[in-house]
Amino acid sequence: MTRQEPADTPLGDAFHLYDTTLRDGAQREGISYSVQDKLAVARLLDELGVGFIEGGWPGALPKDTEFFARAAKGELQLKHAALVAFGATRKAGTTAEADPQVQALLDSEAPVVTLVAKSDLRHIERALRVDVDEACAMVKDTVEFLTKEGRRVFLDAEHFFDGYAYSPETSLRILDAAAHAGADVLVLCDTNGGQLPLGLAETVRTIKEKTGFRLGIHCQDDTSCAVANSVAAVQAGVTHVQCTANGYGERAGNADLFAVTGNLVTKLGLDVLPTGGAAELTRVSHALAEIANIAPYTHQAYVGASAFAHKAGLHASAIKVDPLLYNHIDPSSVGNDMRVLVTEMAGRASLELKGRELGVDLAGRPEALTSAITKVKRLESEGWSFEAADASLELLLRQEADVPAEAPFELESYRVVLDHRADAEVVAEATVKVHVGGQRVIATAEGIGPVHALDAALRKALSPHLSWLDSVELADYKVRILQGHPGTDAVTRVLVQSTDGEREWTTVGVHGNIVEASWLALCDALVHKSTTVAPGLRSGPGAPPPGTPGSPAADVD
Ligand SMILES: CC(=O)SCCNC(=O)CCNC(=O)[C@H](O)C(C)(C)COP(=O)(O)OP(=O)(O)OC[C@H]1O[C@@H](n2cnc3c(N)ncnc32)[C@H](O)[C@@H]1OP(=O)(O)O
Ligand SMILES: CC(=O)C(=O)O
Repeated sequence: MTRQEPADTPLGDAFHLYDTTLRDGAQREGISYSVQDKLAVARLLDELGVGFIEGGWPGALPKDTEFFARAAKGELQLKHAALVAFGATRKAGTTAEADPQVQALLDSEAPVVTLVAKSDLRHIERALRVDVDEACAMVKDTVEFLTKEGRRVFLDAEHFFDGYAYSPETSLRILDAAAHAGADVLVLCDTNGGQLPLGLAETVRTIKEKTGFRLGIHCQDDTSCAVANSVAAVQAGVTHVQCTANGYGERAGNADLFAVTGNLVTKLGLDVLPTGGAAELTRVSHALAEIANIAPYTHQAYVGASAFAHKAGLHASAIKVDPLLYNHIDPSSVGNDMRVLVTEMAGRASLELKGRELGVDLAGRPEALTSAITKVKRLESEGWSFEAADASLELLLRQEADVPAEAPFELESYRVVLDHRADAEVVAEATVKVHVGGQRVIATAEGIGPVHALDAALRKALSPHLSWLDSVELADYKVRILQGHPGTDAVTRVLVQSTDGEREWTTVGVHGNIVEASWLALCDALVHKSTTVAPGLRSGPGAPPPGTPGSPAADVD
């Protein structure tokens, strides 16, 4: 077995970015990777450029044994990373050679092995039920055995910080035993995750000064300080950092690989990833969330969809001058995007920036901006919400900028009835009368509910005239009942997400009646689509909606 260094990372062996998603990350409640998943995760981490990928505990979990076997057979071709097998030191009262669990680490053919060892006297005496001499011998024997077999060995000193506070001598003896037996890195673990950054950094500095060993850090997130603790440890002298994708891990999780890497690269100037790697952080984070089957956390630092989303008008007014006035970094440096959200908290600058993003130029149009912001604030106070409904907002901005969207049809009227017959399902029936393509068209359709029936009738009426209509589908439909102010009725807010197979767009409708709220959102969806394909009539919240009668079209039934 040849010793394998992490290849092709700018800092080479000087700094280790070590990922344990496939071992510690998999200890998170709710995650269960298949072997295929594990191979896919490893490939993504390697693409990103981490130096070490801990693949699991061969010999303890059959899936992990299979993962290493398939990796060894060539299913995993790593460009950057070295593969690491994780396991424990030999059992008490045996030899490393005779311990099947240690043998399984060798059989995995991983070039690097990380051994977990107890370094807290209380754990040694009460969990292992051995004395400190035997605990040190377990470490020494196992490290020596594996290094003689050509493996590079790292030692995870479990419960190090708590153990060092309780019995410093014991914890130091464990580190000593590993280092003198040939372990390359002594990883100080905050296993219970109870440390805070200042105290942890002070301990790291002390250990570094006392021992001169190469140190690593492994932080659980029980105080929500795993990322801060990891970064503080680097500042205090560790050159090996263990993390997991999106902070997955036992209990409250681990140090988030993406936040730690973002901090190391953008704050400490450490090139821990190959060129271009940092710009892949957001993509890889989301891809790994997909494999774990966990919805990405939108507010995750650096990589979350909201990490650079600005809602406050005052933020937008400064961002208009220079985006870095309200962003701690350029979002694109980690593969993310800045977004301006338009809500009741928006100001004119927010609308100008949003207009730029949506292709509606409002720069140098103070009157249009004032009118638009007044309308947005009024509508939001009435229950409209544009934050997630960019398509409706675009229609509103177009209206204010005097480049109104043109609706492809005009409504004369619609009617919906519900038919509840004994011993039968409830059936909804809708009739729409519209003017489209110079004709007056009347269509009737049934549906399982009133909105379904209305949508079906509208499609029936418009389909012969709008060639693109069949490609447009409803992707999502959300309803929220908003309590009215005292003395007013509740209103219903409907968000409709539409897709044409290539794009998705969201529209909003608000009304005291759920059918009308849905109608408004449905109409905006079609008007928005038509702006990309065909001319028609004006629409948008605050503009004469397609529901407004008065079309010049001929009355042809
Ligand atoms: C801090 C961490 O997260 S470390 C990673 C922890 N991960 C896991 O535990 C997941 C995988 N674990 C497993 O599959 C199982 O627990 C196994 C296969 C490792 C062990 O299973 P079992 O043999 O049934 O033992 P069990 O889990 O009940 O207890 C662990 C044994 O290992 C011993 N042990 C614990 N840590 C160490 C260590 N660092 N070195 C040597 N032995 C250890 C314990 O004293 C106990 O010994 P005992 O059986 O003589 O009481
Ligand atoms: C090794 C490890 O996972 C821990 O100490 O938390």
